Amino acid sequence: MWRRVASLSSFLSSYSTSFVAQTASRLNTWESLTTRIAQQANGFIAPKEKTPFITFVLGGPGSGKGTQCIKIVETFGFTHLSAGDLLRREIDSNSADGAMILNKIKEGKIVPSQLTVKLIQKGMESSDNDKFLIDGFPRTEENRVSFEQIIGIEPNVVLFFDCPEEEMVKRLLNRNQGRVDDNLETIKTRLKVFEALSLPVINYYSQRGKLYTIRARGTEDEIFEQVRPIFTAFEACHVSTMILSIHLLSPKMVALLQARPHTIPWILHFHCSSKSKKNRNQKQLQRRQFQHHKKPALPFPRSSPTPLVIRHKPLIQTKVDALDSVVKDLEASVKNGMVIDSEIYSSLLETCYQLKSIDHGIAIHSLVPPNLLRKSTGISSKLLRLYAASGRMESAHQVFDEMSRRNESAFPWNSLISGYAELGQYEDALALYFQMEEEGVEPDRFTFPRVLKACAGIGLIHVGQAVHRDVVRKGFGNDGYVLNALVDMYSKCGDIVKARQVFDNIACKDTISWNSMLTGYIRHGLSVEALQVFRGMIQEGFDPDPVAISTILSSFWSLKIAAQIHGWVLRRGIEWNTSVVNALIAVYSSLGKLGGASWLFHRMPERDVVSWNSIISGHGKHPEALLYFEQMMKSGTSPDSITFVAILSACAHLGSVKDGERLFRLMRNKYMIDPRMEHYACMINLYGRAGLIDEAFNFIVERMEIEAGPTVWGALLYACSIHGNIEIGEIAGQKLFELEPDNRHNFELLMKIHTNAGRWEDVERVRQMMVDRGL
Ligand SMILES: Nc1ncnc2c1ncn2[C@@H]1O[C@H](COP(=O)(O)OP(=O)(O)OP(=O)(O)O)[C@@H](O)[C@H]1O
Ligand SMILES: O=c1ccn([C@@H]2O[C@H](COP(=O)(O)O)[C@@H](O)[C@H]2O)c(=O)[nH]1
Repeated sequence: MWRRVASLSSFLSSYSTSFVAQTASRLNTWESLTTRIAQQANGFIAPKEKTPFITFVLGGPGSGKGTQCIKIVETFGFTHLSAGDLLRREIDSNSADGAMILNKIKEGKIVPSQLTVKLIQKGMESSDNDKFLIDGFPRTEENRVSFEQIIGIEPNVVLFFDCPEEEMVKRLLNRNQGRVDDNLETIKTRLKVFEALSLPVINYYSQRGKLYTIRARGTEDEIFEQVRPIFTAFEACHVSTMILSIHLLSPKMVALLQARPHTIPWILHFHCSSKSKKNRNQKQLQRRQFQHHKKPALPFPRSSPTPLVIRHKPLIQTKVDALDSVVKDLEASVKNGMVIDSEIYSSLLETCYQLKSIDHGIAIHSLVPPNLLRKSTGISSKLLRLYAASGRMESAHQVFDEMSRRNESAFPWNSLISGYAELGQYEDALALYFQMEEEGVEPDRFTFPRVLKACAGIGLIHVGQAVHRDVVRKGFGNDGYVLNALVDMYSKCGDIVKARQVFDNIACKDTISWNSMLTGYIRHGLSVEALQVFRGMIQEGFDPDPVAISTILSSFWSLKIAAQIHGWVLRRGIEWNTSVVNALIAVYSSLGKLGGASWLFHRMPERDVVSWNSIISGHGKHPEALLYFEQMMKSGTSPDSITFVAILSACAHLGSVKDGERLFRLMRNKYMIDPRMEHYACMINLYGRAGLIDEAFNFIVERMEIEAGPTVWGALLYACSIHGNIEIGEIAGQKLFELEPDNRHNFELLMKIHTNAGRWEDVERVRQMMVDRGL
């Protein structure tokens, strides 16, 4: 305890002496509440409770990452965690995942993120060190996000060893360590994977100002001379971190601190993880200094202080865990009679919203004095938004009703409208919008898109037109953000011509504008216009996003267009984007180009459940469907309900009744997927095609847990027509006539059954039923 006061005091002495004294004296009362946060915020803590310093070491295969890591460890005392080594160790330990990992490594592909992150986490937890070199990770954006989600921290430094491809290939072929992946074929895939999946991660960190690029050619020592100054500078600056933290506070925060010094740990906690302009400038300065290999003239903070604490055995927390600790401390402090500043409540509610942590929000709500909640628009608006965003509209509305100054801004109204619109309660959303007008609250640019979403949901074009008039009247007629929502509203309400007019009037179109128009045309079945928009988008220099590309691909079952788009995708270098490849696989499969589909599938660097579903559906009439399904299970990707529709339907086409029955059981028992109507229809098709009409009928009567719908009875009637089962065909037909009285196809099928059996009276009876229904 005493050490904490000392360290906090020394830190504050550079700011204001009286401030220090006040803060130190208040620390006793604030002990439980502030200690953790102060530590988290400034990293200036007892030796064994430090925030870890994380360096990601990236680069192509053979760029020399491992070699340089050894030198960094020797010189700067880091703990080296090579993701590849951790995975290889997992193989050697004969773990359950060993075989799958070995396959991935042999193929040069990426092991599922969760697995790798867990191994890294274990490595970090079992080390007493607080400085880690994580080598060869993250290799994909998904890896990166997984690390952030599971470990809850971002790296401080990212080193990128930039090495020419031919040099890397040469080094790998000479490595001579008996690695299964050091052969030309795997190296080629590894290089492709690096380019397609790892470069985006490197770009990401470059944009975040964390990337240090090392030219990785030359001798090992020459390369290390580029690496050395980076860590030397970070070591020199470590002590100055906290002093800078205070300088990074905004004037508003500084004023708040002077008025209420006890709030400092809170503010540091949240402020340090935000990105102020000053902070960015500071980082830029730091980078420039590194680039010139000089010691920095000014101290600078760690590149991204994280709000987490590592204890003796480092306890790696997620952001939600950190929030949890903070809320618990807050609860204890309130219980002890402490008065908490409204900005703290409001800041915490913001964090709850960002982390989608409604339970913490509810806990904070219970601590806020009702009077403060009513009076403080900041607290009530944020609480209301949190409730609305989590679909708790009753609680949101209650907070709203009790707000004393809810009409001062559109913010609380927007949150409520948004909440209702997201839940599909469009009438409530619109009613609020009109109430807003009645109460004289000015809508803002965020109000209209939410209201227009409700108009689109309800499909009332005249209401949408009235809102459009309001948009113009209130001066938002040129606001691209609002106009994009208008395009979407008109297209969803059926007026695609008006949608186009609005679209043409958007002066600064962005990707959303183009995508709204594109999906509008596709929704209206106007494929030619959709393709024109797609081309226009490219001509105007907008890269259609993977969603737009897959949308357009899936709306054109034309080989020529698929090939053109595929060519464009190749030129843009995004041919291995997972959703793009998935769409290409689906298109090629549906056009009968199974060779092309399989070629893509086998080469894609990373597959998701959609990839597997596409390839299985594509092979729906071929025995390979079952093989793909087995491979999918081995790969560790869990099938979803669409997978089972695809595989059950393949079994039906292949006449594999036993497999179909087995897979239906597997779906329920292993994957806990409740069968939906489509699955039941597949089972009826399975039995029906195999001529097992009684089994199919009994399945409907005895095993279906939901009322059979037209797809199920339709499958049965179809099977009866193939196998000439008059009795059950009649039952299925009668069911279908009730469920789909206008569908002449059902009548025709039943007539066919009777015709084939020479039952002319029945043919006439069914024909008369059609006439009676005006078919
Ligand atoms: N500067 C260098 N010049 C020549 N050879 C080098 C240099 N740096 C490393 N090597 C050699 O190249 C090979 C690959 O290096 P290293 O294993 O460090 O690469 P890596 O980036 O960790 O590779 P991977 O991603 O495949 O694990 C090793 O045999 C190493 O001794
Ligand atoms: O995060 C990771 C790291 C590695 N892999 C797989 O291991 C091999 C070898 O990795 P090296 O870093 O070259 O030792 C790599 O090609 C991947 O197959 C991984 O999947 N995820």
